[in-house]
Amino acid sequence: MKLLEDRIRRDGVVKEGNVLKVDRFLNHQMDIELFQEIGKEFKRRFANENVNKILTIEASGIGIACIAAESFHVPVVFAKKTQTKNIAGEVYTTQVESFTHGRIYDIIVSKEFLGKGDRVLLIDDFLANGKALEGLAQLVQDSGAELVGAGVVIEKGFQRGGDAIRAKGIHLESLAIVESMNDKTGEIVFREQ
Ligand SMILES: O=P(O)(O)OC[C@H]1O[C@H](OP(=O)(O)OP(=O)(O)O)[C@H](O)[C@@H]1O
Ligand SMILES: O=c1[nH]c(=O)c2nc[nH]c2[nH]1
Repeated sequence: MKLLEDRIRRDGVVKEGNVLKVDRFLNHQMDIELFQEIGKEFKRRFANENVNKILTIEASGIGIACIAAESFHVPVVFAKKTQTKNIAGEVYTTQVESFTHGRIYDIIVSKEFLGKGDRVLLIDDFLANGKALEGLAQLVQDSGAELVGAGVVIEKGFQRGGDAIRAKGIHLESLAIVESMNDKTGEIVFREQ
């Protein structure tokens, strides 16, 4: 998605440790007009899938999932990384290692909000090692819902996540795939799609 690649080139900062900082527009300050274009693009790519629910994971997936949901006219459910007292009843749960927090979370979704008959699209801001999407896919499988695909804003193609998700047969759409990036020069190379 050219608009997105141009924005990453303009405002993205390559940091040490395979981190691409895009907090000027994606996951801290959020450019909602850009999000709306991203949401329309996800809708275009999953138009025939009869999605009835979007599933994401806190925190950074929530904003983009909510704006995308406006294009799909479906509710958003987000997996919580912390157990809270006000989640009533039973939950689906699995473990996810967080890329930027460097720790493992027990993620949870209430059984009330995911189940048989749902056609679920996963949405997230980043795909790196694939842990977040793998965890979400596991929750969908445990719930008996159908996973129709996964949409991510930025895939770091030089990390293992994209290959791992595709190898599971999941329909993955990444709007920008970073082939390589250099924290010394700041250069970012995108995969031709
Ligand atoms: O493919 P992966 O290796 O799982 O990386 C992608 C995940 O990493 C980030 O979450 P993180 O927990 O790092 O931060 P957040 O709390 O800001 O969402 C991002 O929002 C994705 O959910
Ligand atoms: O802001 C971010 N930059 C990244 O490179 C990344 N990888 C996973 N999650 C991420 N979030």
